[in-house]
Amino acid sequence: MAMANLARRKAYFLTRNVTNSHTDALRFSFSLSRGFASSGSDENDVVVIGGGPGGYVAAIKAAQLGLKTTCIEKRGALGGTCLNVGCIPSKALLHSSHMYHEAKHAFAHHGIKLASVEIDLPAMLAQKDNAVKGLTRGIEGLFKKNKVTYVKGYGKFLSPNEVSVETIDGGNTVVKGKHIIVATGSDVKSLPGITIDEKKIVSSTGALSLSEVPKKLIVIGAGYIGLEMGSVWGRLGSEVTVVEFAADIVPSMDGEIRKQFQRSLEKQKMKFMLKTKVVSVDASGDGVKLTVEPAEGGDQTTLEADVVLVSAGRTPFTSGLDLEKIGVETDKGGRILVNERFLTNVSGVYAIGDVIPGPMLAHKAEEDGVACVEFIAGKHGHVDYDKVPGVCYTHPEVASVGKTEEQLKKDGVSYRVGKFPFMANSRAKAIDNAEGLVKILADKETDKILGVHIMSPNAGELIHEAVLAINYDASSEDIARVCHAHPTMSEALKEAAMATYDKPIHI
Ligand SMILES: Cc1cc2nc3c(=O)[nH]c(=O)nc-3n(C[C@H](O)[C@H](O)[C@H](O)COP(=O)(O)OP(=O)(O)OC[C@H]3O[C@@H](n4cnc5c(N)ncnc54)[C@H](O)[C@@H]3O)c2cc1C
Ligand SMILES: NC(=O)c1ccc[n+]([C@@H]2O[C@H](COP(=O)([O-])OP(=O)(O)OC[C@H]3O[C@@H](n4cnc5c(N)ncnc54)[C@H](O)[C@@H]3O)[C@@H](O)[C@H]2O)c1
Repeated sequence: MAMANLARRKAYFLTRNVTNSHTDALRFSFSLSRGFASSGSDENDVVVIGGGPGGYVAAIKAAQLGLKTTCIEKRGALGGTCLNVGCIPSKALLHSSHMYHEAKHAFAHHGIKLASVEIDLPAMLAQKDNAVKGLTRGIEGLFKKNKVTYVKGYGKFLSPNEVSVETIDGGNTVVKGKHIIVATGSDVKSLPGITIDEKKIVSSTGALSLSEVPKKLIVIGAGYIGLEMGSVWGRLGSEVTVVEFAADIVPSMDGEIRKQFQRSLEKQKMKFMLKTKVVSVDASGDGVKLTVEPAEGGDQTTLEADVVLVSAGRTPFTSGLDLEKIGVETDKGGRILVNERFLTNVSGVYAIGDVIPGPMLAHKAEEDGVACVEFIAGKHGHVDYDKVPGVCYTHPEVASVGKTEEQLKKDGVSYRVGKFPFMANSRAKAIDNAEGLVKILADKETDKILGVHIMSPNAGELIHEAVLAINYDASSEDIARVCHAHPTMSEALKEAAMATYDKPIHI
């Protein structure tokens, strides 16, 4: 499996002008033996441009491996998109809005009566901002602890081992490094004819800080951001309509799970307009008018909203880096091409995270960062993109790892399916939260697990038993024969595993 992945990653790479990675490692180990880290020169062993989950983790790991390291970050706070305007603030708001929704709609069923439940939006946003502040400062602390030099400013290449930095206090400095890692992440993908003003037409960043709950919210794109942020504002009272170009929501999800997921979101009053494209957006009046038409053409409809969220994907961010100046190759989508060691076509220049091909996820960026500096230090790094879990943090959550049933069919793989509904799980029933299922896909001949998909509250935590199993090439019988504590939601995974190779007990 690892070899197949390696071949896939190699295919991303343009073989023209490739530096021999073996030579690169030899050059590096020679440098190490000369002990350049303590030479007293101002040259770093590793310079990282970008302090997001890819960059800051790479910087800390490099320092832990004894390499003199500097990280350059332009936003004045570490943690990148994920901590500042992504994973963390969105999960804070998902949690707060879920608590409000539960208090309003579920508590009474558990015998808890509240005279009234109100939203204090400024307090909710402040709790999110405090969580972000604490975590970003925490990374600065980790930099100090690990002796990573932190330069606050915008970096651009002068040469393959020199970065000029316009510092945020108005100064300029040049940072030199034997190995430079580009970890500049991604930015929102804009749509033609739609100008994001972060007030009425917002990206995820604006949607994390709306000053009031919009009466009507239109979301463009039924991907992770659209469904998570749509859930937040829907729970707080917005009427949410999601316009999606494709025939399905989250097109990458297992089809069977996706259908149940969509039904669940519709029960929460989220409306979907699938196979629909946005033709124009007019924000000149009080609200926003959106003209849409069927994706294949046809009659146009006008929708009205107070706020429109543009969440139709993200695009690699390399603006102002001067990559062209040093000849770093990118693909048509602007993603930096790297080989299996995260090395670009330019000797000594590497790239990781959202700015290279692969899933745009924080944990994947972190794994890239660790593996990249391990290669730089002459060790072995490893990231298998086929085994990176994905989680949509709605309620219920949807989590998956490995192949979907559609992918196995397309690849002509013979497989078995084992499923178990949370309706038959005692813990889920006890807490009155029994929506969803576990679905396991295993090789028909060998029983090796190929894919696991979970829809349930906390699926994002439950999935890790499956992630571990898939990484250790476990069979469904391996999971089924492991004693699971009772009563837990995890027992549903054991029962689904039993259903895959034999029969479950509780259904
Ligand atoms: C709303 C939202 C929610 C998300 N939720 C999740 C989630 O729950 N789970 C998950 O896994 N992923 C989530 N993601 C995706 C996740 O944020 C990204 O995959 C992750 O941040 C990528 O990390 P990175 O280090 O590659 O890039 P980034 O986090 O984008 O960091 C890059 C950093 O580089 C800096 N930079 C760029 N250019 C320069 C330059 N020239 N000089 C200096 N600094 C520069 C930027 O300021 C930025 O801080 C979410 C994204 C969004 C937008
Ligand atoms: N929980 C998480 O892990 C999480 C949360 C948020 C974001 N992210 C990451 O951030 C990235 C960006 O998220 P996203 O939701 O913007 O992208 P996405 O790629 O997940 O979804 C974008 C959706 O927009 C649709 N679309 C594209 N163009 C359109 C158009 N013109 N009109 C209507 N629909 C259109 C696509 O078909 C797709 O369904 C993703 O790669 C995701 O991995 C992850």
